[in-house]
Amino acid sequence: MEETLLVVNCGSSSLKLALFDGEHRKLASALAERINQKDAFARISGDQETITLPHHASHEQALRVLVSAFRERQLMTSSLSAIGHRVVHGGENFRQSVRIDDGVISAIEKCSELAPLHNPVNLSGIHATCKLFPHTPQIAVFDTAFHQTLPRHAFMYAVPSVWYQDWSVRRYGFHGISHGFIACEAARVLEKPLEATSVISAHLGNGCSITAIRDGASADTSMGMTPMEGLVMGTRSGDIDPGLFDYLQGKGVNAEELHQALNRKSGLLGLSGETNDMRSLCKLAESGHDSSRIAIDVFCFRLARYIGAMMASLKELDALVFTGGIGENSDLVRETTLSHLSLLGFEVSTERNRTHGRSSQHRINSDGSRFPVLVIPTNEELVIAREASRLASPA
Ligand SMILES: Nc1ncnc2c1ncn2[C@@H]1O[C@H](COP(=O)(O)OP(=O)(O)O)[C@@H](O)[C@H]1O
Ligand SMILES: CC(=O)OP(=O)(O)O
Ligand SMILES: [Mg+2]
Repeated sequence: MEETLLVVNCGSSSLKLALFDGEHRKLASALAERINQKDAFARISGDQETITLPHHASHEQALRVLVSAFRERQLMTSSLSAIGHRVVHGGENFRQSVRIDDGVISAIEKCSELAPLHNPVNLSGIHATCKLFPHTPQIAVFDTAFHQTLPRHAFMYAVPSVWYQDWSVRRYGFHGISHGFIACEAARVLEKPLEATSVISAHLGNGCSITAIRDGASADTSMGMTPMEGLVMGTRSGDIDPGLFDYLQGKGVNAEELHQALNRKSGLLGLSGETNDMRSLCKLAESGHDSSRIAIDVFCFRLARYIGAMMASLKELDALVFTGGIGENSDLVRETTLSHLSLLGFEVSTERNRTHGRSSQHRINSDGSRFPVLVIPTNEELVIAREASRLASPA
């Protein structure tokens, strides 16, 4: 039977759409970037033409434009058998992917306050496709699900325990679709069974997180109750001293202003004063722009500290893996990060690090490195397509 699957991945600054056939081969994909910014644009892969989106285009507007573009180009000819959505926060409700119904939508809405940059845009993707394709099964695949194996000592915060009992205050972890995929890919590259594979996976996109994967399962991760904790990100601060809240309140900054500043005006954007886009920052730093250099340095140092911290959850380490838009593309970030880790025995090969993208070579460590360091492209869309297909088919 002919099967076409649509995958919708609404990220904080991007919308990725992909079409797959029944064998999970990608038929087409499209990417809209700079969503909600004045210069939003989109591209269909393999097509030179840039599709201009309305100023400050929302995820829903971008989705409508791209679905029409797929149709005009005859890329979407058969009807869809399922639509899979990436949903960032599933709280403790969702340990696995589910078929979307009204109950699932309201459970995702309830988690919105914990992931304000993500769940609302994930929901607008769901609402948009429900309107466009009302008879097609819709599946939610959660970023939190892979981290359900976190041990208690990794997911509990050292706060009054009643906060956990009454309000579910705990670390959930995110980017699980990507970290889970990286665990499988690393096992394949290293030629080991997944259950015997232990890696540190650094997912560096607009949001960034790192996970210790022990014997194929998540054992520790840098993001917490919300996707704000941990690494420096595009516009998010990552870890800060909670003492800052009181101090800034004393300066007249209210809770909403603080929330906006830490979510949307911090990270690479806050430090550089220019942009949250690592590609642009690298160019600015190269041209001598000092605060862009500082932003890159803080980003890499925090990441290096976390790589060290993740070692505490592992008995052995088969590889450190870089992935996500920055991890896959920025040799500068990888090299600067690894330069802090020589005491742990990590050593980069400058040549392999610069050229890996031009070959199918994943390895970027030098021959003398104590641990392998790999660059592996993530593929959240493929994971979502597999899940959508599995859940849409009758058992
Ligand atoms: N060649 C490159 N060099 C440095 N950074 C890059 C490069 N290509 C992409 N990036 C960065 O990757 C980030 C986006 O990653 P991505 O995984 O696509 O984001 P999202 O979290 O929105 O899905 C941006 O900061 C972008 O600048
Ligand atoms: C969870 C998260 O930060 O996602 P993204 O990288 O899409 O912003
Ligand atoms: Mg992403």
